[in-house]
Amino acid sequence: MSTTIHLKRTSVLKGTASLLPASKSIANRALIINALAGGTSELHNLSDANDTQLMLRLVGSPEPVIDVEDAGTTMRFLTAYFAVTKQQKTLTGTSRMQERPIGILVDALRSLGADIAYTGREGYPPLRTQGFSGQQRNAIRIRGDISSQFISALMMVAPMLPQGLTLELEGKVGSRPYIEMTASLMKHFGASSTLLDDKVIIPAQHYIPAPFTVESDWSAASYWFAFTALAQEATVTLPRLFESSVQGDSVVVQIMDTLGVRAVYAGGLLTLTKKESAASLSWDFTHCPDLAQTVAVVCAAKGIRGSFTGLESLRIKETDRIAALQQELRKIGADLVEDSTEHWTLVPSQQLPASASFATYKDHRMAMAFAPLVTLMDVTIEQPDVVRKSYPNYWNDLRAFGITAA
Ligand SMILES: O=C(O)C1=C[C@@H](OP(=O)(O)O)[C@@H](O)[C@H](O)C1
Ligand SMILES: C=C(OP(=O)(O)O)C(=O)O
Repeated sequence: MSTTIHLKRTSVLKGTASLLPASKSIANRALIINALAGGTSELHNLSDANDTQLMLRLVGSPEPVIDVEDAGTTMRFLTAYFAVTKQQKTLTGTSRMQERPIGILVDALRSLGADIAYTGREGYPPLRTQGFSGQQRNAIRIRGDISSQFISALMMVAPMLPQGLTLELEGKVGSRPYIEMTASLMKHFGASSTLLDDKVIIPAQHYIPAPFTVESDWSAASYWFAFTALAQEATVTLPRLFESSVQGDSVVVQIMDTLGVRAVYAGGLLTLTKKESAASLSWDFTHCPDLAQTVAVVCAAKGIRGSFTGLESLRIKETDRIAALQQELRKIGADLVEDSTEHWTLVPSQQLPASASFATYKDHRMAMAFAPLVTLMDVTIEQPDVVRKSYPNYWNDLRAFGITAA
């Protein structure tokens, strides 16, 4: 794909986002658990997202070097998987992946009995899983404020440990719905767990193979809420989203209700239309960090002042998403002001420019979050291929709404 995509202003949207991708978070859990269960389950509607295609290929790979590219879940879940299944692998990724922390997970696995060595910088990929010397303990303390993926990774391998595992969660626990998603997927494959506020208890047990179908991705759906919020007129239909979902990002329905989107389920489809919006939004993104960029751009363009908390984890994702948002929002006369280490004010734009070109920082969500501005102005997105991480068909879905994207 070329290095930019030009989107021509289109203020009226009517159509169906036909190929909303399946959730990569759910798929990547199903793939790890299926491998631990013997690999015989029929898994349906696996995402075509690169993160999932990587997991599909790498979980059973005979190769000694495992390149997870920029997929956080793939890196964290496979580290625990290869460690506990005693496979000698070197896990590596993009230069950004080598800046994303993994020390908390490695320390936990080492204290359980895993032999893991860093081949570069301590606390960061690349690393090598070198063996497992027998379970050393059945309870560990782990902090929950850096990434919930460390906790999910440990939970999924815990049934395989002869003594089971109790995880004592320390401090603030972010992204909790993803921990609940892990428990729910484990349960589908026959493994029980007890999830308390500050503790997860998982007995030693066997996973049971079972057929499984992955739901559509609510984080991907959030961009269609944004298009609807910003368009002059819109009727957008989204397929295969579960109303009662294991995905925490389904809370987008509630956030976007404030930002001017009515969401109605009928006949298995979710239909989005416009409604009145509020003048301001206060939101804590601790448990839905992947929605922050979508919401920031909608507020910025719609003149809605935002009072945001829970953005801390954004600094260690595909890019420093706070810095990236600040940089790109300024191009439309908006800003994300850091008032303190725990509070941000979204200052909306007074007047949008006629056109702007947005950098994407190797972050799929920067590309997808800024694209809905096309309902108000001409938009250029740089390095548009980044969307392949979670929503490879994104630009084609835009075209299905009559948006010229070239
Ligand atoms: O477990 C998961 O599938 C994920 C957990 C979240 O990460 P953190 O737990 O690092 O916040 C989220 O941002 C990521 O996109 C997917
Ligand atoms: C943060 C994300 O993914 P990961 O951490 O799995 O790379 C994301 O998809 O927004």
